[in-house]
Parts: sequence; structure tokens; C-alpha cells
Amino acid sequence: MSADLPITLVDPVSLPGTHAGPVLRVEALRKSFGKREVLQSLDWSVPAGRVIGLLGRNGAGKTTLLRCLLGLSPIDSGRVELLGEPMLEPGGERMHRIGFVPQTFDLFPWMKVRAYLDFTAAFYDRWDHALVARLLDSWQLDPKQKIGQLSQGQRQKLAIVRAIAPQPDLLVLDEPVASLDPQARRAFMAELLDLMRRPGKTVIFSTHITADLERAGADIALLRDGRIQFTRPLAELRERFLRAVLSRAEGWTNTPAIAGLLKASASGTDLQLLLEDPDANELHALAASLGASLRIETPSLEDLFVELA
Ligand SMILES: Nc1ncnc2c1ncn2[C@@H]1O[C@H](COP(=O)(O)OP(=O)(O)OP(=O)(O)O)[C@@H](O)[C@H]1O
Repeated sequence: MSADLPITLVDPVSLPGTHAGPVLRVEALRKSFGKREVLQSLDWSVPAGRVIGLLGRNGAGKTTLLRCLLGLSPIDSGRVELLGEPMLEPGGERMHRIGFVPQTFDLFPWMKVRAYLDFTAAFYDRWDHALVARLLDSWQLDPKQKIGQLSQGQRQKLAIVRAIAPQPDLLVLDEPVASLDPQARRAFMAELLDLMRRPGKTVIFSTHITADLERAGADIALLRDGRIQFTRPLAELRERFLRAVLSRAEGWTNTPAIAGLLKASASGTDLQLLLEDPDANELHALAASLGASLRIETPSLEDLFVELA
């Protein structure tokens, strides 16, 4: 699968058979564990037809947020609306339209893969048997093996097969590729992109692997300080954040003042400035006034994540 496949994003309003509003709407969501306030009046809205990568440092609250969204963990206060209805508890018809891949999958160790999938399929009208057969084959999962004997990565693959097979409208994945080898990760991302190309499908997945977000052409949602700081298409982030490198022979002892400065670091003759929405004219004028040459670079998503998260 090529890394730069074009992705067609679908206008949610134009989708037949789907509600027109956001797939997910969260208002003032609060969740604490003891004194630790993990989600602090978090607001978030996700339109249909997007792939959203949820980024955040270890312990930022990604798992907590995903579990609260799906009603798997009780919230302290606030409101969560999923597929146009308030989420009070998991269950009901709507859950057939939502797929979830948890961080770890430890269920039914005594069951064989085939029996587990057949058993689960019985609950779903839209179970895609052909997709299951294809994924078992290409991901080399042995239908006759017991789940308890699968490696962590194989279990994760099984959890992904199980989540995709009912053809959910909303697929939520909590670090789905953490245990997968690079080959399986790419295959999985390719499946995600396939899902995405069907109208109205929405995917939300948490990850630390920024390359996967780039490959998926995902929108980036950043969870920091208990809130979603922004949800933006990758291309927009790339335009918004730039690195300016000022160079001069005598080096740098002070950081010049400039609008949008997020971070500055000096090394030898270079001064690197990470800037949000910089004004090019201002930058050139600054370089001239400091007797420095100017180079403008686009930071990688990983660099951005390190700086912003
Ligand atoms: N059941 C729990 N009881 C007490 N504290 C919890 C519980 N679950 C999570 N926490 C705490 O909430 C915070 C957020 O944890 P969470 O697992 O949601 O973060 P995360 O962003 O998913 O982290 P990671 O990237 O490491 O998976 C952490 O400080 C964690 O210790």
C-alpha cells in the first residue's frame, strides 16, 4: 500500500442513511481517578467520514477518554453524544454500528479463533464473512488455534478483525498497532483506509506512532492538560506550524521576540524557532535586522508532537 494514497473525505451532510450532525459530540466531560483529574471539562466534536488520530503523551488520558466515550467507564459529569444520541451505557442497536479495539484483548482464552468469530458473528446482521476469511489468511491467524495461545500481536489482530467485521459506522481503536510488527501495521492501516473510503465511516484511533497518522492521512486531535487542544487535518497543521532557522557566525545568546513563537533552541550558529502561523514578512525583516540568513522548514509530525504534546 502506497504511503501517499489520496483520501476522499466525505461531506457528512450529503451521506445517505446517516444523521447529518457529528458522529461524536462531547461537552464539558470530566473524569477523575481519586484526586487525579484526567479529563477536565473536555469538549470535542467529530464529523462523520474522517479518520482521527488521537495523540497525547503517556498518561494524557487517551484510554480514559475513549472508554468514557463508549460508556465503558462512568463519567463524573458532562455529556457524550454518539451517532446522534446521548451515550448513557453501552448496549442497544447503536452498539452494532460501533466497533472498539481495546488496548489489550484477554477474553475467551479457552476458545478457538474460528469458534470465537462464529460466536460473535451471530450477534451482527452485517458481519462480513468474506473480509474475516481474507484477514485471517493475510494476517496468518490460524482459525484452529486457541485464543489463550496467541501472541499479544496475534490477539491484537484478532481484536481488529472482530471490530471491523460487523462493518461499523464508527470504529474506535485504542493503540491498535502497539503490538504489531511493521508489516502487520501497514496491512492494518491499509484496511483502515479501505474502511475510510466507504461513505460515512469514521475512525478514531489513539497512537504514539506518528508515521501511521501520516500514512492514514488522519486528522490529528491532541489531548493535553485534560482537554482536546485541537482537531485539525494534517495538511493544515503542516501549514500552520513552521520552523525558522536563523544563522549567523557569532551565534545566539538571546531569543528575539516574534509573534507565534512556541519554542526556541540555539546550537552553534543556528537558532531554531518553532512558530505558529508566522508572518513571512516579519520573519524576513527579523533576519535582516539581526544580520542572519533565514531558512524555513516544515517540521515532521513527530517533531510537532514532541513540541506540542
Ligand atoms: N482505573 C484507574 N484507576 C486509577 N487511575 C487510573 C485508572 N485508569 C487510568 N488512570 C490514570 O489516569 C491517567 C490517564 O491514563 P490513561 O491510561 O487514560 O492514559 P493514556 O493517555 O491512554 O496513556 P498511555 O499512552 O500510556 O496508554 C493516568 O495517570 C493513569 O494512571
